[in-house]
Amino acid sequence: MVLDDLGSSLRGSLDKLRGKSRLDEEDVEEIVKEIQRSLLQADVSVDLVMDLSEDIRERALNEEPPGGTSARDHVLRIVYEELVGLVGESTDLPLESQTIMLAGLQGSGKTTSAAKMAWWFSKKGLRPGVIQTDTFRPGAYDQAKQMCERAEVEFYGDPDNDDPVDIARKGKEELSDVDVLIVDTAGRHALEDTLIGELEEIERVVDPDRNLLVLDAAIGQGAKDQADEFESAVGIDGVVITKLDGTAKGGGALAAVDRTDSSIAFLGTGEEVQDIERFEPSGFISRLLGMGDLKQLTERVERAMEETGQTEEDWDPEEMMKGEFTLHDMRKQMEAMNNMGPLSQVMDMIPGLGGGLKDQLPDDAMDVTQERLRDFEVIMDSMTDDELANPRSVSKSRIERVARGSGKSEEQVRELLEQHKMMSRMMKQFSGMGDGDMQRMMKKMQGGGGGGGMGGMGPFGD
Ligand SMILES: Nc1nc2c(ncn2[C@@H]2O[C@H](COP(=O)(O)OP(=O)(O)OP(=O)(O)O)[C@@H](O)[C@H]2O)c(=O)[nH]1
Repeated sequence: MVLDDLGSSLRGSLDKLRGKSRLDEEDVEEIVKEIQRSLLQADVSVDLVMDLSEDIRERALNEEPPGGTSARDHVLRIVYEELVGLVGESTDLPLESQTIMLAGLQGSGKTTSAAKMAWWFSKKGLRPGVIQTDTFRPGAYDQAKQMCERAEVEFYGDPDNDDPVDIARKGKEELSDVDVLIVDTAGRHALEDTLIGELEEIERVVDPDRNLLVLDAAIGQGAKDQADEFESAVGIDGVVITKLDGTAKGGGALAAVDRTDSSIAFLGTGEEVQDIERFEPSGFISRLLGMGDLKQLTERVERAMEETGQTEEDWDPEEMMKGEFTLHDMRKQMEAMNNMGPLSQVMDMIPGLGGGLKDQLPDDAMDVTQERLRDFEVIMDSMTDDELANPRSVSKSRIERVARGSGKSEEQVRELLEQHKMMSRMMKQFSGMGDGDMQRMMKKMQGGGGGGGMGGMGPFGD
């Protein structure tokens, strides 16, 4: 994710301000340096970084903190507001009938994003359809068709027609009764005149309300040139940044946003249709700063509940942090969690968890998570209702039976029970947990008895 380490590095500097009521120049400089380092590493352009640094310095030293505000909260608020200003508002996308055209270079993720966006609009209760006009790349038609089937949205394309403008025209007629029409276009290796000419013609035919530029998060400073070209050809209203689940930082895309005077519309976070997030500046920055983003979390939870047929009583993110829960509950939550996407992303959204706990896990801990959750599900399938309700009742002989029944090892069954113990302990600690308490909690868990050390953390640590 963009600026991945900003939250943790900044927290260090902010923690030094504890107990202080006023900031001095040195404090501000340290914080500004952390932010600069992080932004530059994330490919944000030097100009943008320098402007932002100046604004933060200016405000932190000259603005009077509201009465009773600590120096730490004062500077945190300024940093937060300035970063929100840097990434800008989210592209305005009213939930109503509209036509959206996607443009971008080859491989930037247009086809994938078209299907993802259609899926997203369908979850908002609208009826979307996708037109695939990419006749250039062999396989684009099949890929788009399959993804739209997975997203359960309407689709038009014609593998036998090699005229993209004609496909766009026919597609528009064919899908005239959808609410949101998303038009995918072909990409080329570089910005060639033919691509731009074709794009302009398709635009004339479909008459989009919005043009979105799809950019790979790895784009870096090259984003500026692309943005300029597309902007002058068709006009860009918003940007979709894809592949943010990879190692790329995505900061280059901010230059495109700045250049086209547009905004970010969506973030792509994986290859599946549901791996898309509407860009929300405040939530996005809260997450970066390790403040959590309950809104996104709630949205994911709702979606996951829908997919597993659960109701709100079964699954409430707030409950998850308080709960007294049985193995039964843990199972329900795991099912929902599997539908919520990579646990590392989910953890970023839980206040206090993102930076704190994640930073202390080994790098690959998150990779094994999904797989181990699946193993646990298989094990739980072999348990009786009574055992699920009272995990403490699972004796040695029962462990043997469950292991045999599930085809897993006794060790894995024990791991699951440990995991449950650890999770219920953790849930209890979440409630009322303040900033920085995470450190203390982790220490406690590492030192605590009952197999609750990091080694006993199951999927959360390995
Ligand atoms: N990990 C990850 N992969 C993505 C994401 N978005 C797209 N991809 C992958 O990137 C590759 C290119 O995506 P496409 O959607 O085919 O790109 P395109 O812009 O339509 O490509 P052209 O039709 O050649 O212009 C595919 O393998 C996608 O699965 C994302 O958010 N995360």
